Amino acid sequence: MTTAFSSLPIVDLSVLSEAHPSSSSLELLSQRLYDVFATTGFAYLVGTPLSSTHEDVFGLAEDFFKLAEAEKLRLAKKTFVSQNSNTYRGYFPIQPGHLDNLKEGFEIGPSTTTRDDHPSRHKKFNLTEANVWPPSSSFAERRQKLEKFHTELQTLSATLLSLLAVALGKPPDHFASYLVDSLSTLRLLHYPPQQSSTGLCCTPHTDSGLLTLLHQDPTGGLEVQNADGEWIPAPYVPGSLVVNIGDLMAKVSGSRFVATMHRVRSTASAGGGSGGGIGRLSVPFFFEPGENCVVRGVDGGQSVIYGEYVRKKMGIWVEYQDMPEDTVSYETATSAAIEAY
Ligand SMILES: O=C(O)CCC(=O)C(=O)O
Ligand SMILES: [Fe+2]
Repeated sequence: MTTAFSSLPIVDLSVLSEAHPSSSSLELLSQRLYDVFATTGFAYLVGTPLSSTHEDVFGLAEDFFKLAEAEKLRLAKKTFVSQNSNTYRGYFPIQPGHLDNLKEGFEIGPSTTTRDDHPSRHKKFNLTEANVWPPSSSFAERRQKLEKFHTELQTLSATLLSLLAVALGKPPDHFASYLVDSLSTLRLLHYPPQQSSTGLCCTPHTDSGLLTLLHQDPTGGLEVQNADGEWIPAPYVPGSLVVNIGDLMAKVSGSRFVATMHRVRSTASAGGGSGGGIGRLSVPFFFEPGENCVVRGVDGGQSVIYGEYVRKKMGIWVEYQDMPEDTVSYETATSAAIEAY
């Protein structure tokens, strides 16, 4: 259960940039992460060991969303453009019927785990398919930067996972198998400005994977729900990332960690962001195991194969619904958020 928090805690990761962090400082960090994930399930991370700045990240996102609609649609998932062959990676357009979920996005997986021989390629959604990109002449350098960014976020997530293993009383490499052919997704998101500032542009949901690392621009709008049902604003804190627990990690932790409900409120002018009036930009990184990974709780019990788990979840993700009247949310619909596996 989450607590009645009124703001998100801040966790300083600077120790991770030290050449030889002491074991006591790592233990302290591990304990701190345990405490925040067992209470708010959400925190700001500062002092993160990443080489890309927020300006770099949002510059890349803005460059992508400023492409012509036709160019973006060439990268759209098959759900939206039936002649395209990409099913899992690529672009999803704004779905006009989803009035509280007005966003477009572009998703990339790791550049290294594409497996042409993988059985997944015969399924409706090929989880290990290659990324798709705008033509190389216009985007080659940006592609390289985004791939590097994905790799850095994956490394940071793996470090956090080993700290969480220790926090949960396990050896640091307890979750090593989760890193094999990991399917983690880097998503660029754009919420265009709306007429009214009262609505939502991302409906309440919990994330479904292990951990989410979110870069948000200064536009604002992210809100996190506490135990009293209140929506607590989580505005941009300069230099920070937001981290939160996903459903899968909550289960792996034997419900010691909480996957907290969150949403994004529309901002009327949305002029304060990095996009120069184009609305809110955010860049979540969803840390996920590999398709064949056997995911089991730290207390034992029933296990699940990640590929099966995620395919089941995809059935209710709004980004995979081409029916405008469908009102389920991104990641996990509110009512189905705590579905058992
Ligand atoms: O845009 C944001 O800040 C949040 C996005 C989000 O929660 C998600 O994509 O799961
Ligand atoms: Fe989310």
